[in-house]
Amino acid sequence: MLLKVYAATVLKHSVIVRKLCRLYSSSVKMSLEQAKQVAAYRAVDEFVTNGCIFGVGSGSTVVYAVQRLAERVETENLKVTCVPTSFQAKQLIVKHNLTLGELDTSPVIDVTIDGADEVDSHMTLIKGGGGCLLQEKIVASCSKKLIVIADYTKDSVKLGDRYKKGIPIEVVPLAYVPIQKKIEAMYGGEVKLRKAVAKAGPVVTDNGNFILDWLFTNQDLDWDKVSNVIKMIPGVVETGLFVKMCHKAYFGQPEGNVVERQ
Ligand SMILES: O=C[C@H](O)[C@H](O)[C@H](O)COP(=O)(O)O
Repeated sequence: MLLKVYAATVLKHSVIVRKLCRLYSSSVKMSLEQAKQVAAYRAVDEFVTNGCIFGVGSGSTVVYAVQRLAERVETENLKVTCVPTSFQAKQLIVKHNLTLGELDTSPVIDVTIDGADEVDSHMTLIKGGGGCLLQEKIVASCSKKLIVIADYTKDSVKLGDRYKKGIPIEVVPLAYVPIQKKIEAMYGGEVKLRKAVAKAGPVVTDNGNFILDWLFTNQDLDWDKVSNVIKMIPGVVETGLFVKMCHKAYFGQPEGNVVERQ
């Protein structure tokens, strides 16, 4: 009898603990989403003006930026031309009935708002966690200003402090093995072929290439130099290192405020 009561009490408590854990993890998720949203809204409100050519970044934080842009276009009757950085970005533009542009007709972009996987204290970025780095870098390079929007978990002192998945590198499929070996020989660490989740085999980018993720060990490298050296390896299309490109970063905080860095 005593044993039964004991077992029932343990069971009851473990159910309560599980419920509390679920509640905690959903509130963390909630505050991350809120943090993304406040950063995105702030950036769109500060940088999007009537008549501007706007570069639309990729990823989950950009979804909020496009949402805010669509609200402003509707309520303020703004004329904004949106140039996408990925298939996802193009879909967002179309879904919100915004004006779709392209680099052929809008080669100079006023401002691009994009997410990042990590931002260091020098405003060097890791991008490409979602596989969209090539078009993002092209659009950023055509932009007068690149503005980053992110939640507080992306704000680092050194690259690799917080983002543990490595630096994405887009490569031509037939060259992926020699590129892996060359990067490992030059800089150490491990270079992994990114595998798809709902497909057998590797991730294939919007441009038909593969993604390598370089799990670097030395956090004190000269990232500008490293990016240029890696880009010179035949078969490398682009790296996810964005050096000296970011004009300003907005980090949404769990409390709902936004920290800005320039
Ligand atoms: O490839 C993806 C892009 O570089 C994203 O901008 C980056 O991964 C950040 O995405 P999110 O806003 O989802 O964290």
